[in-house]
Amino acid sequence: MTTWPAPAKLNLFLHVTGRRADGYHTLQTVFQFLDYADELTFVVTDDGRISRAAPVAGVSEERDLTLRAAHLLKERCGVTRGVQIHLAKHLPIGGGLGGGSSDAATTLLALNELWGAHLSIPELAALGLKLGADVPVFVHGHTAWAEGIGEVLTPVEPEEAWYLVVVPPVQVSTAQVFAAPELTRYSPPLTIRDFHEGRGLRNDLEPVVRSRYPEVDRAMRLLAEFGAPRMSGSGGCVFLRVTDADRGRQILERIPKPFTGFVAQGLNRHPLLGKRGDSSPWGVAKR
Ligand SMILES: C[C@@](CO)(OP(=O)(O)O)[C@H](O)COP(=O)(O)OP(=O)(O)OC[C@H]1O[C@@H](n2ccc(N)nc2=O)[C@H](O)[C@@H]1O
Ligand SMILES: Nc1ncnc2c1ncn2[C@@H]1O[C@H](COP(=O)(O)OP(=O)(O)O)[C@@H](O)[C@H]1O
Repeated sequence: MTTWPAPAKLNLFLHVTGRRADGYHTLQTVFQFLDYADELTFVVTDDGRISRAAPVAGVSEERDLTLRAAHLLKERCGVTRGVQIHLAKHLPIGGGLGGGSSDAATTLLALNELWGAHLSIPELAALGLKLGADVPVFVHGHTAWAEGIGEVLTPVEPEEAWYLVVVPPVQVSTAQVFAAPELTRYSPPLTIRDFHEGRGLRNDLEPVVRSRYPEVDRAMRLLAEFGAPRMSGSGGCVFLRVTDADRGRQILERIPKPFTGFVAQGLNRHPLLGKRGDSSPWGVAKR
């Protein structure tokens, strides 16, 4: 039985640039993967059923993005076989690290192979977008500059730096953050060059989250003693770039309970890239 990784992502910066007619906000962000991941295993069955091998704490069956991704692919491709999905959950839920989206993307990639569904990478990404704005970047598998609501992707190659990620004991409601009246909604657009030259490295969602979730504010203040922390996505996880893994662990030892955390390296390629028959990271899967 093969284990399929579903890595975390960081938003290295995030600007809100506008609002669409449907109420969704347009963003500019850079998604970079981390070598810290959930692990999924899939047992294909002949009975056509899609099920979980075990409950996942905090995620009901109806909401579980692995099951929803499997149903979506099954319907789209008329698959008759089923699957039992086992998720070893390591990533914090609702922390801005994209764990649910990554689980969904890995499920689409894995079942596309295991069920022989033969969808291309762009087709899988389009299917994934129905589940969440962050799913396409995980399907494409390359660290990316993202626009739109996060689905218009351009591959970029930032340094694969080490990060200390601190997890406050909260689950932030993304909907509440985007609905906040005080949110900065019209940041002037940046260019990819601005990003590479270190301009605009802030998260527009951060002030809203810090004012509503004191634990996130405290995590930012704790890390500010060691550098310039940022928040990922809609939070509440915050991260600090560190020189190496040892330095990250040293700082983590000084972060008090109830905060937890981990040290991980940025990755510009998804760990499944190259293991799924597509030599070109941005191209259509070769069959
Ligand atoms: C903010 C980001 C950045 O990576 O990540 P996370 O913190 O979730 O990882 C994402 O864009 C999160 O996208 P997605 O995962 O689709 O958001 P959801 O939780 O489904 O969004 C909940 C609600 O927030 C609002 N929303 C969300 C995304 C967006 N670009 N504009 C919005 O206005 C919408 O009202 C939506 O119904
Ligand atoms: N497999 C899953 N793992 C994590 N969260 C999931 C999963 N399936 C559904 N969800 C739901 O998705 C929401 C967001 O989860 P997650 O992706 O962990 O955080 P974020 O979007 O903040 O990065 C949570 O409310 C959770 O209930």
